[in-house]
Amino acid sequence: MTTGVEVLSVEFRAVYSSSGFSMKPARYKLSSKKTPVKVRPGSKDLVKVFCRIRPLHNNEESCVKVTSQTTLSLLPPETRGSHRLANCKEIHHTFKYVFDAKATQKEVFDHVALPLVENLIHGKNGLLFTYGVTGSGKTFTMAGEPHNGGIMPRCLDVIFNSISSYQAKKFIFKPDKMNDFDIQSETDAVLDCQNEIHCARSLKTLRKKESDVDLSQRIPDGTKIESVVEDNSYAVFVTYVEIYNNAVYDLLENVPEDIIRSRQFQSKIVREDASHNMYVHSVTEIEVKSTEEAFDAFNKGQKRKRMAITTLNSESSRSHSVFTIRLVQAPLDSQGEHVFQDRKAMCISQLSLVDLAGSERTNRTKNSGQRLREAGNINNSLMTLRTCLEILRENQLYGANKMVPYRDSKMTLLFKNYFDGEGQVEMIVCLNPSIEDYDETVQVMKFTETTQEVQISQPAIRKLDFGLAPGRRKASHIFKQALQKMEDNGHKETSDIDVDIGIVYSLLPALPCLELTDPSMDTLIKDLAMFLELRMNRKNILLKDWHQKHQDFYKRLTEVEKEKLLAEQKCSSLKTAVEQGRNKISALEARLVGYESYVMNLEQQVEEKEVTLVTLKQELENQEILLQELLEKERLRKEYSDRTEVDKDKNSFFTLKNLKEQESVLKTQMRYQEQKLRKVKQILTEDSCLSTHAPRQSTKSLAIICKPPVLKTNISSHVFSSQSCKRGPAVSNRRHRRSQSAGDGTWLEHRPVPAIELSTLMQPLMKRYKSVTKLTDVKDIANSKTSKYCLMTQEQDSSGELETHLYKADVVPTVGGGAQVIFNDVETLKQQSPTTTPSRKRSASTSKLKDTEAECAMFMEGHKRARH
Ligand SMILES: Nc1ncnc2c1ncn2[C@@H]1O[C@H](COP(=O)(O)OP(=O)(O)OP(=O)(O)O)[C@@H](O)[C@H]1O
Repeated sequence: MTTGVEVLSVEFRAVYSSSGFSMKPARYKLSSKKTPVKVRPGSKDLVKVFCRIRPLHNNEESCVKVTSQTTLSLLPPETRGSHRLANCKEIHHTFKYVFDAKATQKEVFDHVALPLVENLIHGKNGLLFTYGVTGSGKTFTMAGEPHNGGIMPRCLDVIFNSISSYQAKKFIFKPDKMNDFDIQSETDAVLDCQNEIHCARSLKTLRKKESDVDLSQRIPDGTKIESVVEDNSYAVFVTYVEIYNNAVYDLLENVPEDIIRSRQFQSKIVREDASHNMYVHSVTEIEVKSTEEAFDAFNKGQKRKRMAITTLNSESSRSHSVFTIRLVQAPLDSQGEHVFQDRKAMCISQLSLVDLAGSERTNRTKNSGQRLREAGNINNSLMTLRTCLEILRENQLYGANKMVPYRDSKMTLLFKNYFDGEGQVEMIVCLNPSIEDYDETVQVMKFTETTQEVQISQPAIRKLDFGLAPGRRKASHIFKQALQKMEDNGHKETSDIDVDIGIVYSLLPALPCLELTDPSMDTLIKDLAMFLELRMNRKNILLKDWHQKHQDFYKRLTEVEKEKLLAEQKCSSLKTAVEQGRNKISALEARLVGYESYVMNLEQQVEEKEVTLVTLKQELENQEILLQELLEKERLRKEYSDRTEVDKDKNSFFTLKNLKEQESVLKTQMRYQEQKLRKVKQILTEDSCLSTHAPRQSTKSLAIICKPPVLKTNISSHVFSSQSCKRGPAVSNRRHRRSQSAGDGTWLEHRPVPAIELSTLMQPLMKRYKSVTKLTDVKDIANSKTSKYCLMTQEQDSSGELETHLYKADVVPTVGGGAQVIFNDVETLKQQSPTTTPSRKRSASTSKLKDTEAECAMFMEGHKRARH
């Protein structure tokens, strides 16, 4: 389909001098015959002069004061003789812009060189040179340092940033050695490429040696110019020459090693090309495809450039160096694929970056010999430049027609075209603010004043219509992509698809050559009418299509508008949702903060608990240790008790044995006591027999019969009984010691129950005695004083009479500190009622005897216990 076509034209700019002297075509090769040329004189611009002040060295005094962004003052040093003569006022100067010592390389580039690069891409020429006293920072500003690039590397960066996607293949544009370019076919370009690779291999070693600069430190400038014509193809070429002692040398020329070492380069001549442009004849022009390649070439030239150590600069340029970037651009053909093979369509623009050598005063530099000659030449060429500019200004200001002496110096000759109006001219004046440089700085200022007044014509813009539509590159790209997609989707016959992208946008082929030589040539008029009719038809179709497209577009626009409204609504609802979401998030965040603090508290608590746990564990361990110790003790105790038990058993065995022995002893004693008791019994029995006839007597006991106070009858009889009746009246003799109860030792009288008062005549005799009711303390009996023991018991006999028994015993101390009580006597005091029958008395006395035995036994037992 070839509908929907819009006719557009390609815009080109051509540079023409409009100074009024002569009109000369610049780099655009335009056919004056076929293509009508419309000349529009361009406007005039003053040379833009910038000023950059370099930083001072330590403790140096400054003679420059920056007063604003565009002005500065020169302060005359009072000590200088020259100023005592001159008027010692401050000198004020105005510039396009003043960069103080703190200004960065980037700032300088953006202000000064970036517009020139933009112009270059848009097809305009430019000249930028640095001017100043030696050591004022010209080379620093132009080239910079590897890590802090100056204007030149930044220009290259910006150019390649902008055109890298639209670069032509290498050698498509080929320098013709006469300051112009040819457009080669792709095949020729490929052949040249192979040639170059072959040459490069042989020169590899040499090149490496010459340009082994470390580019790793380089920080590229990222600026990109957007207004690049996409439908053009671009190629960048660089040249680097120096003007030394008024001779031009090619710094990029491939020359043998010995020539490089001896520095005997062949100088070049400056010539004028067919378009009256000045150029260095047969200069090496390198096509570069990246900043790195261009920088490589620059560094190669920089190494060859003549530099020297002088008093004022350790790396002083002894020559003017000119680094030229030429940008060649040509439109793509109608298919948007290859370069349009027409030299007329080609546009060549160039940017010359000139680092002038510094002006020098020989009395300051103390140069001599070669350096002096160099300085002389430098100063001469600068002087010529100054003269040229002065005359130019004069011609412009006063309408004079003086000849500008460009040819006096190679440098001015080379820049002639610029000053004649071939492009924009800019200058950076570098200043060393040191007071030492004051005099030279004043001279520099005078030169800048002149330069600022020189006007340079700006090239006119012209349009050339090659019938090529814009967007070819994109269309071709899209078409290729579509083909690729089709191939990917399995379409095999894609090579047959032939779409003429150009036709889509063009109206019709160009008007045929219709020359009306004879007014009667009707056929020609008919042909012309037919051609115009066709065009009209075509136009109508296109108009119809346009209307259709317009309607479609309007419809689409309405839809888009609706979609936009919907989208806006959606957007606002989304915004609300987002707002809500945000609120929710902030609430959640607040909660989160709360939880976090809570968690922190918990963590703190956990930490504390952990500390407590550790303490408790410690305590537990201690307790366990204690428990272990206790268990151990318990075990030992048990072990000990077991042993004790065994010992006890052993002891009990022995005790039993002892007891048995004691028992046998006691049994013996008992037998003895029994015998005694039997005797007492016998006596008692005899007494009872006697009682009926005579008072009873006993050898060991005395029975006193008397009337007990509690008896029922008042009749009482006293019966005296003694162990031996043979003792006679001892009973009534008070002085007579009665029985054994009257001993010399102290008696222990033992009365278990409170005794009933005996109202008998005969009373037991105990001179010294101690009375106890209970025998609990062994000390009562086992002491040194007590030698006798008397146990008193009172009871009623079977006949109801009171019977008082006194069991007497000797207390014998034992070895172990105790005492042995040996009963040896019993006294019975008995009160008898005269009314009681003898049988009953006898039975009572018999039972009494038995009781006495038992009691004796019992008390003996008690004594045993007490003793034990
Ligand atoms: N703006 C600046 N910032 C920091 N250093 C600077 C600046 N300008 C110049 N310099 C330093 O001053 C010294 C001299 O600078 P440079 O070589 O560029 O001077 P020049 O004008 O080119 O001298 P000549 O004319 O002799 O070649 C160099 O060491 C350079 O690094």
